[in-house]
Amino acid sequence: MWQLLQTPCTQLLRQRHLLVKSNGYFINIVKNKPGFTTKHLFTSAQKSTEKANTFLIFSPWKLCTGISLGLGARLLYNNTAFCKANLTRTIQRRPNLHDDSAKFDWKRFFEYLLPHKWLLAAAVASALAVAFLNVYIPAMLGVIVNILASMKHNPSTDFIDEIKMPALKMISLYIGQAIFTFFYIHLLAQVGERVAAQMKQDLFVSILKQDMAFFDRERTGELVNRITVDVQDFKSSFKQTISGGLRAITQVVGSAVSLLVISPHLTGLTLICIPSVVIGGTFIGSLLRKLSREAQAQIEKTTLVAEEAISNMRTVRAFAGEAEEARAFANECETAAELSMELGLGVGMFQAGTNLFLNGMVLATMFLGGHLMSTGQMSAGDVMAFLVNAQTVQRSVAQLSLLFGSVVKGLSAGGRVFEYINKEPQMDTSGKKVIKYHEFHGDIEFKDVAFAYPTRPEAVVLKNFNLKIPAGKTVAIVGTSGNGKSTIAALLERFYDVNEGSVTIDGVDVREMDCKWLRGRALGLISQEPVLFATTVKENIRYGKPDATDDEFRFSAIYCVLDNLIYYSALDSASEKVVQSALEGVSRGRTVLVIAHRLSTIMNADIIVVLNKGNIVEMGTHEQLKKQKGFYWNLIKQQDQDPEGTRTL
Ligand SMILES: Nc1ncnc2c1ncn2[C@@H]1O[C@H](COP(=O)(O)OP(=O)(O)OP(=O)(O)O)[C@@H](O)[C@H]1O
Repeated sequence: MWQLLQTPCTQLLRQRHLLVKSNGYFINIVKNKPGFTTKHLFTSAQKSTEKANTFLIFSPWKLCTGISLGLGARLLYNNTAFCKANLTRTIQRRPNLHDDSAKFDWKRFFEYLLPHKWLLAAAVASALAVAFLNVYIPAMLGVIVNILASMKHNPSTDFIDEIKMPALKMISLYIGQAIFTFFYIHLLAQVGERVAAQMKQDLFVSILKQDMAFFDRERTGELVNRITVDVQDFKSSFKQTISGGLRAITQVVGSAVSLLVISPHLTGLTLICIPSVVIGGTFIGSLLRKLSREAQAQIEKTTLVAEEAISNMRTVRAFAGEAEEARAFANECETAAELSMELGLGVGMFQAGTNLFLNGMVLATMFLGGHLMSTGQMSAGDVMAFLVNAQTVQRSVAQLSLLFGSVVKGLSAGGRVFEYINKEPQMDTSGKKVIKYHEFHGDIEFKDVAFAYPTRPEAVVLKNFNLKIPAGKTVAIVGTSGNGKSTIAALLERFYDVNEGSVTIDGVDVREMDCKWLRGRALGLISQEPVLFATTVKENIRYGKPDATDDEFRFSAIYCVLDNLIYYSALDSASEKVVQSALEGVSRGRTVLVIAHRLSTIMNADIIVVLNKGNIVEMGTHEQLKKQKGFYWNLIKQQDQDPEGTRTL
C-alpha cells in the first residue's frame, strides 16, 4: 500500500529533502536528486522505512507550518501517486464554462421584469419616440435647406418669416429628442440595475445553499465570475437590446419609408449597396465576436491564476513558488494581451473599411442626387434629407449587426446565471426535527457508516464505521493525516450525507433534523484554520451567535460560542486554548468531540479513539492505551521526541 497524502507530487519533486513518516511513527529524511521522478522518491522512501507498508511523505515546511486541508483536498484530487514531473501549471477549467449550452430561462427572466413593467414600458416608449424623431428630423432639415436655397432665387421674400416656423419645429424636435433620450437612458438604467441586483442576490443565495460537494467541484473564481462578469454582461446586453435594438429597427423601417417617398431612384441605389454591407458586416462581425469571446475567456483565465495564487499564498511562499506563479500569470496575461491586440486590429480594420464604404456611399448619393437635381427631379432639400436618412439607415443596420453579437453574449451569460439560480441542492434538507433544550443530552452514534466524498466516489473513506460518543463525555479522535478525522466531523455537521448507515444525536438521525438548528445551535465547530471575515473582531466572534449579549460576547471571546452543546476541534495553536478550556470545565455536562493534532491537548479526554485508514484501531483512556503499547504508544513516543509540541500528526 502506498500513500502520498500531504503534498502534490509535482511540488514534492521541487524539494531538496523530504520527510517520510512510516505508519505515522518514524520520521526519516530522503534526499531528492535532480532528475528524480516521484517513483524514485517512493523507492527511496520505502528503503528508508524498511518494514513499513504505509508511509506519508511530507515536504519539510509542512511540519513547521501545519497541514493545509484545503490544499490537500483540492490539489491531491488532481495528483495521483505516480505523476510525472511537470512544473508547468495548467489551468483546468470547467469544460462547460464557456460553452453556450446553459439554457436561457425566459419565464424566470420575465418574472424579474414584471415588477418593473411600468418603468420598462416608459423606457421602451421613450426609445421609440427618439427613433421616430430621428426619422422625422431629416425631412424637416430638407424643408429648411429648401427655404435657404430658395432665398437665392427670391431675395425679396422675408427670410425670417419663411424660416420661423420650420426653425421652431426643428428646435422643438431637437429638444424632444434630447428629453426622450434622457428618459429612455435613465429609465432603462433603473430597470437594468434593479433586475441585475436582484439576479445577483438570488444567484448568491442559490450558491450559498448548495451542497458541500458543489463547492468541492466548483472553483471560487468561476463562481465569482458568474456573480460579477456574467450578470454584468447580461445587464449590458439587455439594455443595449432595448435601447439600441428597438431604436435601430424603428429607424430602419421609418427611414426606409422616407427614402422611398423622397426618391425611389436613389433608394434603389441604396438598396443595392445595403445587402453587401449587411452580409460583409455580419461575416466580419462574427469573426470579431469569436475573437472577442476568446479574449474574454483568456482574461478570465488570467484572473483565475491570480486568484489561485493569492488565495493559496502560504503554499506559494512555502514552496518559493512566487517566480513560477509570476511566470504563469505573465504567460496568461501575454496571451490575453495578444488576443486583445488581434481584436483591436480587427475592429480597427473593420471600422476603417466601414467608414470608407459609407463615405463612398455619401459621394455616390451626392453625385446621383446632383444629377437628379439638374434634371429637376429633386430639390436640394430632398438630397439633404435623403443623405441624412440614408446615413441613419446605415448606422442602424450596423448597430443591429453589432447588437446580434451582444444578444448572443447576453443570452449565454444569462443562461449561465439562470442555470445556477435554478440549481437545487441534491441534499434533502427538509428535515424539521429539533431536540428541545431540556431533552438534549448529546449522545452521538455513528452506526455502520460507509462514506466516500461525492467528488471521489471510488475512494472510500469510512466503511462499516461504528462509534459511540456518550453524552457529557470528551472523546478525542487521533490519527495521522488523511485517516478520516475531519470526515467524521463533516458527517456529524451533515456537510455530506453518509452513503450507508446513520449518524444520530440522541437517537435522531441528523438527516431528519432541522439543518439550521443542528449546525447553528446543536453543534459548535472550531475549525482547523481559523477564518476571519473582513469586519471587526467583535463581529467575527459574534458570527456563531449574532444575537449574543455583550456578556456572552465577552465570555465567548475566551471560550468560544458557549451556547453550543458539542464542541469539535481540529487543533492548531489558535484553537488549542479553547479546547483546553473546554476540557477543563467550560464544557462540563456537554459532549465534546476533539479531533486532535496534538496529543498534549487530549490526554485528559474521557475516551481516546485512534483512527487508522478510516478504522478504529484502539479505544480507551490515555492510561489504558499507553499500557497497550500499540498505535497510541507510538504516537506518544513520537511526541516525546518533540517536547515543544510543534509536530503535528
Ligand atoms: N472535500 C473532499 N473531497 C474529496 N476527498 C476528500 C475531501 N476531504 C478529504 N478528502 C479525503 O478523505 C480522506 C480523509 O480525509 P480527512 O480530511 O477526513 O482526514 P484527517 O484525518 O482529518 O486529516 P487531517 O488531519 O489532515 O485533517 C483523505 O484521503 C482526503 O484526501
